[in-house]
Amino acid sequence: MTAAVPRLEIKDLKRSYNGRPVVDGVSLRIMPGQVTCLLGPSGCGKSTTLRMIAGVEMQDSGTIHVDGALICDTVFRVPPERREIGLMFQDFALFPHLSVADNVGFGLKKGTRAEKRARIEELLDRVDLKRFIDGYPHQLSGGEQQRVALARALAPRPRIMLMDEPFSGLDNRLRDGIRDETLSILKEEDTAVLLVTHEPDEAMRMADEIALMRDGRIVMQGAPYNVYTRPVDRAAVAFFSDANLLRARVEGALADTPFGQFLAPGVPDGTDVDIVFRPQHLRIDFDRGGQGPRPTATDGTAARAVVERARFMGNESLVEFVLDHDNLRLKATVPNVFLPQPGSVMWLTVRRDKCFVFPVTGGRDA
Ligand SMILES: Nc1ncnc2c1ncn2[C@@H]1O[C@H](COP(=O)(O)OP(=O)(O)OP(=O)(O)O)[C@@H](O)[C@H]1O
Repeated sequence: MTAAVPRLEIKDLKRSYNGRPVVDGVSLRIMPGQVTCLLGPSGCGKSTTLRMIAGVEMQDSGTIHVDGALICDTVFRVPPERREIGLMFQDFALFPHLSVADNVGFGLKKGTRAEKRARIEELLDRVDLKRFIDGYPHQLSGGEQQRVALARALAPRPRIMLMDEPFSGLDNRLRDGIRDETLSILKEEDTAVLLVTHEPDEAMRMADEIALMRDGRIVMQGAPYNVYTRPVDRAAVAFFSDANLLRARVEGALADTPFGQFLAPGVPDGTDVDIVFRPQHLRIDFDRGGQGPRPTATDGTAARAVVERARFMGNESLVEFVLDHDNLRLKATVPNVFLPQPGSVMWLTVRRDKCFVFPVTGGRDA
């Protein structure tokens, strides 16, 4: 059996500006029909990676292969227009003086007039804009223009689509629909997609695989569920949601906290660990005559806390607490409406199976 050939494979791409590494050894494989999201904070090197793949920027080292064929290393370089790569950016611009049909057909070089027209009609039909075929961009809404831009990018049947924050210019109501529609068309066309975003929600919604990028490197990669539930470090937890943090010192593979002891297998004595958990994994119990719930093996010990603030967020309520033990602030989210008075005493327990324990490395991890 032969191993499947990735549609796009980049190996150890590096790029520095003025001696500062901006992309520092990025490797990725994307199969046909697969959507990979490059997710990371502003300035981590996502767009630079995309520009190198598109061919508008040269890497200092590393290789790019499409369907197994080399398209770029440090000596050999297929020019951007011959890479069969489609591009969609946030500030996509349709040509204002061209009709919708001519915009979509702009990149179509091969085929007869009739064949080109058929492809334009097919794509406009797919994005549900065939009625505007002879219209002009200024007659369309932002969302409609975005769909024309998608049809234009898809017209030449690119093998790969590179998308850089393509939906961030759209208002929230339009965004979800266009995102889902775009995704299903790209899947139907079997295009490999590399989507750059700094929004975790967008990545979770779109991606088959997420590559989490920080400081020019991919720090973890996998299916959205795995990246969310098995984060590599504290910053990876915090990137997806609010996170609570308990810091404790390890003695005998155990870390002592106001919530009881946590296992820290393999962590040497005297090492500090961060115990990190999301606000939805803090359980709240009412005070019963100065007592909290009994300790259990799954939830450990309850810790006494005072409500500092409670806010209704729509689907859930966010309650902020101060722990009696050490004045640590913790956040809890509760479904629906739960708005206890500030100053109320409550007892908190953490879902131990949802906690992550990371040794404190001393390096930058937030
Ligand atoms: N041509 C350039 N010359 C010098 N520095 C550059 C150049 N292009 C990008 N940079 C720097 O490289 C770093 C990474 O930029 P890049 O645009 O790849 O980040 P990004 O992750 O896409 O960020 P954003 O989400 O804000 O677009 C930034 O610090 C940026 O200032």
